[in-house]
Amino acid sequence: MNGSGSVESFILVINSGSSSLKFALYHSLNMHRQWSGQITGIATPHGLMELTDSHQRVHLCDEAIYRNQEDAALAIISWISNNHKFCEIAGIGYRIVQGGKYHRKPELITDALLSELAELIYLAPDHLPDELRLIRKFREEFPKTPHFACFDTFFHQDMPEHIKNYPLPEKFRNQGLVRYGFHGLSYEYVLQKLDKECSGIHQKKMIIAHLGIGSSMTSVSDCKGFDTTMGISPLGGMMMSTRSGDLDPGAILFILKNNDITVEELEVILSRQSGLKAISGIADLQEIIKYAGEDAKSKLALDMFCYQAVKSIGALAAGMGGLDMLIFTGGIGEHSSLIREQICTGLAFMGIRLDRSLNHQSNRIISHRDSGVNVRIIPTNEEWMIASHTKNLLQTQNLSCRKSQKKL
Ligand SMILES: Nc1ncnc2c1ncn2[C@@H]1O[C@H](COP(=O)(O)OP(=O)(O)O)[C@@H](O)[C@H]1O
Ligand SMILES: CC(=O)OP(=O)(O)O
Ligand SMILES: [Mg+2]
Repeated sequence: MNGSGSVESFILVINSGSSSLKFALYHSLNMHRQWSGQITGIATPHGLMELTDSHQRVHLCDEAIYRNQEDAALAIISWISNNHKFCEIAGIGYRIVQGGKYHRKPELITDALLSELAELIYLAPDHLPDELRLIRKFREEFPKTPHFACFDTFFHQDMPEHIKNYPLPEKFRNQGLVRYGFHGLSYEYVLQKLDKECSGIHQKKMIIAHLGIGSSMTSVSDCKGFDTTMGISPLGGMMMSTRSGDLDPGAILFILKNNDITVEELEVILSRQSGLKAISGIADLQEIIKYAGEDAKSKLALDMFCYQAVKSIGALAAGMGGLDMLIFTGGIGEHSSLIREQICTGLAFMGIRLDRSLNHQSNRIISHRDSGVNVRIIPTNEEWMIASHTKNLLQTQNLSCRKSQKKL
């Protein structure tokens, strides 16, 4: 309850990524973030729940064992019921990585939607199973609250036909084998933020590099997603912590022909045993950077990651016919000056020049004043974007309720 005695109303956001479970509580009226938190180390002996208040003060940093996502969900539910007993949860919004051909726009979660998403698990096996488990758990606990799905693919829905399609027989395209693109909630947030800090973004050709455990890049023209590095699944594009990224299709055939493995085993190899981990033995880029001075494998992994980033930016810029602005986001993009420097050094031929000191300080703008391309850092906030979609859907739902009441 607030000071005036009325019940406070919140939007709860659940963002389940490949490596963590992030959550946040936003006031439904003014969209202020009251709490944010994350649970990491799920299914390891080193589970950790962290909670931060609206003033960025850390309130909780509790070690515990979370056997699975359900355990993590229960911890969030118990924290809400202990600390927000007298509050209303007006709606719950979830990040859903892949909704296939028919689900891109944010929408109300129904039993039918959950069944359809369960059929798409093979397209995002590292994300969808946990996302679905979490939704089921929260629906059980909050049966009267509307729950909403916010898809990572929505942002990319306007990709032009010549970019969206794979050169494969029509039969497969009709089955939904097209390029979807991911990290869309992050890109949408970054663009909204950029619009507030910079004028005329509609005229700018931009690339946003979301570099984290999962990494992708997108080119943006006229404020719309034009092209992106990931395709039908979050396995594609650049190499990542444990994902291979794009491969010659011959490489997949090679593995299958030379090894007695099932498709499921191949899936695990491509998603959990490849990328940086396959090259250096370490999945975490921050760790790799520590060892790169003396360990050749770590140095190789680092160089491969940066080379692929340079190549992706070059290709995306060529596809768009130029580049005015490059934006770094995601855990690596926001925090690693070394990675940003190595990538931008490789792009000097395009007129990109960093200001070393601004880059070192992780300033908002990090390009040199003589740079041909403006280079920025914008910390992403997928949770805010999910809350914003949830609020919009709650409003339209209320409107349609009122309309149908009127009819009666
Ligand atoms: N200072 C840093 N230098 C290099 N990598 C960093 C740094 N800080 C965070 N990272 C990396 O960011 C990644 C996490 O990114 P994040 O976007 O938060 O993850 P997720 O993809 O799970 O949302 C980890 O690989 C971590 O090592
Ligand atoms: C789409 C994707 O790769 O997501 P994440 O970064 O959460 O793994
Ligand atoms: Mg992420």
